[in-house]
Amino acid sequence: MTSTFQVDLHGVVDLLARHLYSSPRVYLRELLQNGVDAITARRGLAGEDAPATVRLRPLPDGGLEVADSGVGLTLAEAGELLATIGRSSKRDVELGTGREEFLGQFGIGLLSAFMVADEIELTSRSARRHDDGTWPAPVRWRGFADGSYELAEIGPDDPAAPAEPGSVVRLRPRRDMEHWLAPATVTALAQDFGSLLPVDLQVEVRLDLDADAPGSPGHEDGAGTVWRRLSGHELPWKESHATPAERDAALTRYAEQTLGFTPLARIDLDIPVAGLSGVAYVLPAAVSPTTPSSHRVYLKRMLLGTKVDDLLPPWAFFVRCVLDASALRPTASREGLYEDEVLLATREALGAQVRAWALAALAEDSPAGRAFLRVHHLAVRALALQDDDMLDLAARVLPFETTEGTGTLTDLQAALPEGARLLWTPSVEEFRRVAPVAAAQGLGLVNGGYVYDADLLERISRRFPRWRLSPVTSSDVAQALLEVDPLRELEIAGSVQAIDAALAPQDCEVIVRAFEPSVLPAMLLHDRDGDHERETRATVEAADDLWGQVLAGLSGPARSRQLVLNDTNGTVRSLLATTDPQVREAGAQSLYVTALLLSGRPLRSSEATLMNGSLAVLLDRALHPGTTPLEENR
Ligand SMILES: Nc1ncnc2c1ncn2[C@@H]1O[C@H](COP(=O)(O)OP(=O)(O)OP(=O)(O)O)[C@@H](O)[C@H]1O
Repeated sequence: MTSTFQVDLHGVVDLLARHLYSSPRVYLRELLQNGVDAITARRGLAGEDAPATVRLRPLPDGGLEVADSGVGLTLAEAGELLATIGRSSKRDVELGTGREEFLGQFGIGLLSAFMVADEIELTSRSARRHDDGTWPAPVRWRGFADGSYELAEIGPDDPAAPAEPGSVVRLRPRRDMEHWLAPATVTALAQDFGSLLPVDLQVEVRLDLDADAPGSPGHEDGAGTVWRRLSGHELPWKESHATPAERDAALTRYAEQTLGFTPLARIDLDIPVAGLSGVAYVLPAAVSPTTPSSHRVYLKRMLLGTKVDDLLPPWAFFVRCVLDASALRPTASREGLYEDEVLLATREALGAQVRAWALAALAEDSPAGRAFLRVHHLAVRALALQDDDMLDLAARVLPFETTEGTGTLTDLQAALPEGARLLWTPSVEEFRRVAPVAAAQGLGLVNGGYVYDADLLERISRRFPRWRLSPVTSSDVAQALLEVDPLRELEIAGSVQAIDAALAPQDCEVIVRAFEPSVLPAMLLHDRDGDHERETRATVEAADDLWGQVLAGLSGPARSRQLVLNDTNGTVRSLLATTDPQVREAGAQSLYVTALLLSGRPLRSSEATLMNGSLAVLLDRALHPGTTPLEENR
């Protein structure tokens, strides 16, 4: 036996009316949409010259009246469409989807009025004559939030009936929701949602409430009120202007008024298959790649939302779009876009147009292109990571931090001897540590530690072998560090051993090499394995016995850091020459901490204590030569 679902009507009405939408404000959008769709249907019946008006009128009792000159409803249509939740006249019966020409499709929008009203009244006069040429009688439908309704024909002269074909919706405010129907709110919402609608949308305003009224287009309608026109605007990017410069200025003003910023540049968007047109504005300041980029989207000229995301590929976080589309589908709440193939294809096409603009801007080396690169280099890096054309350009124009200053890879290569290799460090710390030595050795080093750069340099090295670009390895650095002469090695062996012993508690091994620049006394070499080891040791020390033993099994005996003393440096030579054990120990500790600081690592508290202690010893020895240092400073 097959049964059908039972429906809890009250629950369904409550769900659709109050929980589908994120704000009651959309009730007005749904009413406007029904008016516009009814006008579209009437145009289909009577041609393009059919009247196309939507009038909003605040009622004296705090209610709102929305009157349209649309196709209207007969008693039978009203019975079928208004009395059945989910039934819509706007769906394609065969395809089961919304019809192209209409905004609505789900058959639930009218219920959104229950967010602000306890009762919805719709009176309507159909624009379709009976077969015998007579006009159908006007109808009146009243719906209540508990799911009940009344429907009846009314006399043609009933004061509630529309005088001409079309429909009038009247709402009585729900308690505590009166402000949603207040004249100022209605005007603001209608302007927001409907200013670009292709119908004549007007709102009745009281003159004493409307400071702008004298200058506004409209006509006097009885004492103290005026009709104010809210629609009739062409899409801003389709308006005609005398010159391109005037168009630029007008579209810049539009961005300032609606988006709140003066754009760095503008990209015209046009995707005919999606019925999409609009503009993408390039943000005037850099934003984080993780900032969701949100756009102002109109669907069939009705505002869908001012913060619609996921419309462009993630790398295009540097633009904000304003656009109108006819082929994109809204979600049922009309607060976002439905993720279908059309949206996927549109996202790709929009990305292609933004990308084409960015490529052209970067290729021509114009002031606009340079400004774009300066502000949005992160976006260029993000795009270059996945796009070969952008990578080709980026490799030429993107600035990096290098041992020759900030510049492009071409600049760096030009500053080096013919055929020199380019090296890059995967972290900022490593760059700081290695750069002085690399620069002194004439090695071209690039800092790959900033966002995207390591991956980008990796991609560049694969795509352009001629750059001879590779990550720096310890052998690259070691090659720059010359072994000291064997005689010298013998001479300093004792000192080196003592210094090594002094730094053993820091888990640091000491070696002596000769390298440039001679102003650099020491450098700390440590590889990732070493770091890992060091962390393991720290954990072992902090861990309880059993866990400590397990971890200890994983770490080898070698010290994890290596301090390379520079034998060409005067301070180091003095240190190696001293016979005073306290000075030697304090000097070694100072050099170790200095090298740590130079490597960009934060100091641990034990290391800060070490620095203070060694400084105190050195000062004390300088101030009181020949005496024994203070015990407490050791
Ligand atoms: N002002 C109007 N004039 C003529 N018909 C109307 C009017 N308002 C509503 N209707 C009819 O009532 C039906 C249901 O309207 P409702 O607003 O609930 O859903 P919809 O507009 O079809 O779809 P959606 O839920 O996507 O808005 C419409 O399909 C339309 O046929």
